[in-house]
Amino acid sequence: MSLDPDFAAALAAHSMEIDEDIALRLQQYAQTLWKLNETINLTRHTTWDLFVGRDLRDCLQLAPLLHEGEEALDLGSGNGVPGIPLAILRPDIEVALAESVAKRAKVLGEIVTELGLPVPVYAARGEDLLEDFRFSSVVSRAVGSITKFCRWVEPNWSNVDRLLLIKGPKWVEERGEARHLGVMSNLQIRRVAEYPLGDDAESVGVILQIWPKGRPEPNSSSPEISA
Ligand SMILES: C[S@@+](CC[C@H](N)C(=O)[O-])C[C@H]1O[C@@H](n2cnc3c(N)ncnc32)[C@H](O)[C@@H]1O
Repeated sequence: MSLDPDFAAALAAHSMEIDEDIALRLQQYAQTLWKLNETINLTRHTTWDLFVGRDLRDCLQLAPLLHEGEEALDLGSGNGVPGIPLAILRPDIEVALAESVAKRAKVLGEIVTELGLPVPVYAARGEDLLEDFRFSSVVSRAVGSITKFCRWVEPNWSNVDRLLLIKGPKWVEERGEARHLGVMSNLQIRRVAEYPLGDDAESVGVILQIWPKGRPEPNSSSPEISA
């Protein structure tokens, strides 16, 4: 398999440099997803530009925040973002996917099998898994508000070190709602990544790290940005 010139062009247009071996695996993921997308609706990002500019951009921001040996759960994996690209970009961490819609979980299983990735897929609500399994990081994109996540994880913080939530520009309102409702009174929050989304000059994506008060902040290699 060789790199699709359109994929290479999209990577260059978004100023992303990726090792060819890894780019080829990401390409295989996108192509497998798009093929399955013909029978079950998994993604609207069916061009290389959207895959790179929307999906890969978030995953490339998330990947360096995890440290070697982490056990990460992608809660609400849907089409596999961020969990599958994360497993490709960081083979030194253990990634699991949780997807509550059984048909989507089945397709995710087909994708990881096709790619030969050691990634378990749970057809389950992610928050239910936290009762029985331990994950150092719960990662997620486009699944629920900060309030929802705080409520989901609240009974099982003993099994989770941190949440890493990929959010768009509305994260400030979400944080306001979560504070107003009091769901963050025992939690700390910090922006560990902030990056332009490319839609317009002001549109930024962020990754929020949330962890319980009284515990040291989980290790993340990002520079200090207060939330
Ligand atoms: C909008 S999609 C986002 C998919 C992907 N994370 C992304 O960023 O493109 C949300 C997915 O999360 C799943 N989902 C919602 N709540 C969930 C939960 N509590 N546990 C597991 N999956 C959940 C939905 O079925 C859906 O497939």
